[in-house]
Amino acid sequence: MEKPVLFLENAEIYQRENLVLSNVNLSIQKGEFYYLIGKTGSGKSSLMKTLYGDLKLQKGAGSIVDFDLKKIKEKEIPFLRRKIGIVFQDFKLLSDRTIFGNLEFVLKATGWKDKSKIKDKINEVLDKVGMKTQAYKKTYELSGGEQQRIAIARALLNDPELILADEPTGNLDPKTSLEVMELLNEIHKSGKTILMATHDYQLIVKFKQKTLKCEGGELFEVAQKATV
Ligand SMILES: Nc1ncnc2c1ncn2[C@@H]1O[C@H](COP(=O)(O)OP(=O)(O)OP(=O)(O)O)[C@@H](O)[C@H]1O
Repeated sequence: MEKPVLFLENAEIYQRENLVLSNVNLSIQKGEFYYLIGKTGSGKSSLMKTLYGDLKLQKGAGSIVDFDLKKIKEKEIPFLRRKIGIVFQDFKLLSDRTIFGNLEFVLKATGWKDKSKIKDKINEVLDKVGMKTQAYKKTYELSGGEQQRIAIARALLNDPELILADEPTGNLDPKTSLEVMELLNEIHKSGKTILMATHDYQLIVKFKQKTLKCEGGELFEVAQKATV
């Protein structure tokens, strides 16, 4: 079997000195899609933050896209983030720039220099999320769903091996949530590995995927019909 894209063994997830999740064992292979569910405060975001290097893995073992989460140094975290795409509930776009400017900013920050390659890449990811014609709009001119499409395009810029989405539909109405989920589903079908934290039962029912649940300080896999 191939090495998992994401692996945790007997991991403990902390917020400062508070233990949020213990005995976390998780193995996600290339091409898999997992939901991460659980009540408010159960530890979903803390787990996600540990995976993208925002919280330190203090105990247990863990690796993500070939980075050892236990040994990773502060200065290596930007390199880890180039290999994963992160999508947040609140989009986190730069409001003083156009869509093109937002995406260009990320490419330049990750070492891209050639102007025409930058332009081609931006067009490619905008095309994937159905926003190619909107590149010169400012982010505040977009609806929530459109902003999330841009955030997803941004996550795709460096061809990530894994996408971590933390409540990507949390700020969207039900119809727009479905559209964004359809997009994530297409991206998954194109071969990407996705871990998505969500409260959205509608989506879990409609787009059935493997599901992990945070509850009682632990993480476990649940049957498809689990309730949030
Ligand atoms: N910055 C922080 N400092 C200390 N404790 C925190 C911090 N952020 C979260 N916590 C605590 O860690 C626990 C897990 O919170 P977390 O945000 O991971 O839950 P969640 O499942 O993502 O919740 P939600 O669904 O509301 O986003 C909670 O008890 C919370 O109070």
